[in-house]
Amino acid sequence: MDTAAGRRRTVEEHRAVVAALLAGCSPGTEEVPVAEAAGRVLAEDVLAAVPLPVFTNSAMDGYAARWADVGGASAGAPVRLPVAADLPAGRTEVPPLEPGTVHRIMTGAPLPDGADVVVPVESTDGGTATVAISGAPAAGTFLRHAGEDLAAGATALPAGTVLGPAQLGLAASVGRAAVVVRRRPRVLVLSTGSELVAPGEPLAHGQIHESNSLVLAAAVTAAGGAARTLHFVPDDVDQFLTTVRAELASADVLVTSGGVSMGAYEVVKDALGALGTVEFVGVAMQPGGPQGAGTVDGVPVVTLPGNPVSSFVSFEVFVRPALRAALGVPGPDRVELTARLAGPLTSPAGRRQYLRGRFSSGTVELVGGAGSHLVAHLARADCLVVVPEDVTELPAGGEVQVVLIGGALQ
Ligand SMILES: Nc1nc2c(c(=O)[nH]1)N[C@H]1C(S)=C(S)[C@@H](COP(=O)(O)OP(=O)(O)OC[C@H]3O[C@@H](n4cnc5c(N)ncnc54)[C@H](O)[C@@H]3O)O[C@H]1N2
Ligand code: MOO
Repeated sequence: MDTAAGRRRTVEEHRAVVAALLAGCSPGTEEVPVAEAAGRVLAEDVLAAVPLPVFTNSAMDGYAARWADVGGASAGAPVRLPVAADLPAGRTEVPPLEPGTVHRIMTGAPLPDGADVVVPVESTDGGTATVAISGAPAAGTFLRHAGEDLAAGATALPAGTVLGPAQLGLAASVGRAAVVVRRRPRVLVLSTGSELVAPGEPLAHGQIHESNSLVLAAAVTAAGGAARTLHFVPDDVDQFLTTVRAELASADVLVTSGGVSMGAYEVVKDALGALGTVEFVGVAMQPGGPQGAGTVDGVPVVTLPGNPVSSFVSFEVFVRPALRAALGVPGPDRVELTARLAGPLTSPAGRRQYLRGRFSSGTVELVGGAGSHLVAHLARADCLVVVPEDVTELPAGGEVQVVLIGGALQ
């Protein structure tokens, strides 16, 4: 379990190993319709082909006016003016505003030349031939100026942007129907263990439902990869290697769970360790002590421990940031915050502990204990509580770092 130097690797050392291993795993770029680009990582700078707003327009339904004509209006002394034009949103021919007239205008309609204020309909009698204006806002009010959000030619979205809803909306707003994104690294997910039975199948005593591959595949997808799960790989070392090698021909990364500890039947360790290109080490963390990394036939391989919480935490700490960095995301790490502990905790000396918690208003409450089999508690957590290697106990109210991981209950 230890490195050649006879000690455990630090979390940072193993993170660096996995990051270096996966650095080249992003297989180029592709163009996709914006409508299908949610969650993808931009591989180009998207420039604004048009300014935003595209033209100066009205922020309110009302009347486009010259402030010189309407600025003196009040409830006691309304100003009555002819309505010279009607401007619904979408009107493309907009007559200029002559002095002494107003244009009825709807939100989003282009402002006519000559207008410098929009009087909301609520400050008028709503007339269509003539209108009585009983109050005017300050000059320049309720105008949305061309380019005030983004200038034409400016970078709307830099390469490396993860395309969430708002970013997709911006790409569409500047006129893009398609964007060039990083291709998703193809991640082969493989779980081993003779006790594992597919969900939905009955369990004999000693069997459990296989869950790690679902967790890891979903985590790969969320990180920006394309997951493919390999089910029920044979436990026999030779068959295992033959199967894995055949599948690796169409993968950019292999992530395994299980079969890496000290047991008598550790197929991952036995099969991959014998190749001499995958190193199995102990990392000074809990959960997630037994780790492995290397290559098989030139394909990067990361072997995660089988305990379900260990497998999840190891993916979060090592694989997710490496995958996101490989995709060119500038901030590949999760958001980390300082929080106050709702209750006391203890932690093993010499290992960084990643407990599970729920974070709210600056306070974190632990969810369950340290056991790496506590999957129900994991599913209720929305953060990892990081206890440094040299800290063995912390009081209620003590400060800890928490890593926000999302979660079903958020
Ligand atoms: N003598 C020692 N025993 C163990 C050590 C050790 O240092 N010395 N380390 C412990 C730690 S820490 C971990 S983590 C595990 C890692 O073991 P493996 O990676 O070999 O995992 P397995 O033995 O295959 O499984 C462990 C546990 O997790 C369950 N499991 C495995 N795969 C799945 C899956 N796909 N879906 C759901 N559950 C899964 C499995 O049934 C076991 O209960 O070793 C400790 N032992
Ligand atoms: O280090 Mo293991 O990953 O706790 O269960």
